[in-house]
Amino acid sequence: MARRGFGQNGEQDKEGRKKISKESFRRGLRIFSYVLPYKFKFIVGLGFLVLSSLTFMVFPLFTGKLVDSSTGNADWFLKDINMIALGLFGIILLQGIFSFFRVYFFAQVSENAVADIRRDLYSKFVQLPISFFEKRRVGEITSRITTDVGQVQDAFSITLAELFRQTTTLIVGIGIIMWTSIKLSLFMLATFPVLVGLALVFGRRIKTLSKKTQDELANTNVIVEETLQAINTVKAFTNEMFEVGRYKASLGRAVRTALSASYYRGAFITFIIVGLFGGIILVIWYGATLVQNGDLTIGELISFIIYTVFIGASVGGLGELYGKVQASLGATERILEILGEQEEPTDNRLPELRDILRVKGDIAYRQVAFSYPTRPDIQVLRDINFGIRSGEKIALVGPSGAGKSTIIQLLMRFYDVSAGSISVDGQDIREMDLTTLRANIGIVPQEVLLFGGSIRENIAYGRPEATEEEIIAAAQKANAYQFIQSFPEGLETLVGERGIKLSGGQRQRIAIARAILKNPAILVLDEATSSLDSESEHLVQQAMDELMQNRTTIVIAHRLATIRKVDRILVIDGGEIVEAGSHEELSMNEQGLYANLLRLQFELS
Ligand SMILES: Nc1ncnc2c1ncn2[C@@H]1O[C@H](COP(=O)(O)OP(=O)(O)OP(=O)(O)O)[C@@H](O)[C@H]1O
Repeated sequence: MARRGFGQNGEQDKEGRKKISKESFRRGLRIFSYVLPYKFKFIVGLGFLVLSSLTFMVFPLFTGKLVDSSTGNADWFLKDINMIALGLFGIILLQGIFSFFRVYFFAQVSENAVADIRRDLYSKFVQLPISFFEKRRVGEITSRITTDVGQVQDAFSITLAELFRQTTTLIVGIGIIMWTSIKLSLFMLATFPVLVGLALVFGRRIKTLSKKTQDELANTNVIVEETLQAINTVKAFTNEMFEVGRYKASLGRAVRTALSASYYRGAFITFIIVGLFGGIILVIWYGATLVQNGDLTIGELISFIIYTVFIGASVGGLGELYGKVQASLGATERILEILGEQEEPTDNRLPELRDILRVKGDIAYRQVAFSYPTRPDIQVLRDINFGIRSGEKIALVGPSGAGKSTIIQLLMRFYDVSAGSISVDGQDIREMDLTTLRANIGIVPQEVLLFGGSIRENIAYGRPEATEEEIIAAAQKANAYQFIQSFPEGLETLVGERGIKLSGGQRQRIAIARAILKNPAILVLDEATSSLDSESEHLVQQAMDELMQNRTTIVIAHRLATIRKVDRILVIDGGEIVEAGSHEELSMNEQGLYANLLRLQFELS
């Protein structure tokens, strides 16, 4: 259920609707700050809304007068049938024109305001810290930008206008019928709205029931999906009949729910036919007696009945709108909550890389301890101490889950350390400008994800302002230019979801070209775990060697063959540094973890 958001608190139901209270309404109104830049258009739209609502209300009056003038009862400023009919046409025409402008102006406001909300949400999302995304599923986050903003858009463009129109219809309608005949109005108000209200309650109950039916049906589908996906297992265990039984039981539940809903549906239809139309007959009957006694003209009765239908429809409409307003308030609250989140203190002026202060690349971890914010009870790193001098190359090795990637994430300040400190060039990274820090670190990740676009764009991601020559030079140094040129479109070849699929080794070389272009003082190489074929491996290794030159480098090594060239190896286990030294030193210690890992890899290969 993507709609269930993180703004969920006791006040929101599971559909993400919000109870309407003064407080929630006041908070919801804050979203109107997005309408402010378009307030002129909004006011004009509002003007047309008032005009179209009012002309709508004149229509029954004219109809009644038209009938009256045909029976010679015309005591109005328009006496002639033709004139009144013409007047009616005029009203309809005006109503049409007003409605056009109302829709036009409200669309201008809502489309622009909603695009602004989306832009702000997106810009907020990309600037929020990693920990924000770990607490939420991607589906939840994207539904803020789609479903919730859609709700707000509905509110701006339809719900508010409808709310206004229905309320005007109700108030003006009741005013006019009261003025026509107090007696008949009181009679009508005592019966008709009550019936409409009942119909609404009834309708809601049916909606809940049919939702339950759908849920039950969805459950039966889950069984089908599950078993078909694991059909081999079902057959291997000869559980075919067991599954058939499970499906049958689930179907039975769906049918029972559907049937109990059908009682309500049937009763609802009967109620509408007998109750609502009966109510109208009652009003007509009482009205007819009034006409008979000369208290009311036929025209007045007809316009009265049309107003009654309008009023009934607006009572029903307002009930529906109540749910929509609730939903919009819930959505607004969730949007505002995200907009209020604290973003990372990056420099969002789009600085060019060459304008960013270049660090030397001395790194020091001092007594670093860390737990992930989502799992504060588990200490992932404890007492990590090491230093790397500018230009030095170290490797982190250790079993899976030891904490190697976490050490890097802390250097990038994706998270802040729980205790201790990390410094670059002697300065605590928490005191450094975040953009400067990250701009000085280049990463070649394990799994390279390319953005949908051309190879050129993907390489230039390392430094968007790079020239054509720089991009080609980077591709050449990364051993990537040769395979890029083998594609008919060369650098313009599309990759990513809609483009061609590159092999693991090719993707890595693109990532290396990206890093070469970025030319960072500090480099992090996260080796791919899946092995490449030896040709590709050689090309990638060569490119990495090229990239490592003259930079402080940290290699997260999975395959120990590649780390013989580094100056120092840190062996991490259980969140601690358990051994440190050169390859030669560590392999001498036969009982050590490193020597053990070496033996294991050797046996595996
Ligand atoms: N985002 C996260 N939230 C909570 N716990 C995490 C998170 N990322 C990693 N962990 C946990 O932290 C520990 C260290 O993980 P880390 O990814 O640093 O290990 P690693 O040494 O890089 O492993 P591998 O070699 O398999 O990549 C693991 O127990 C892991 O379950």
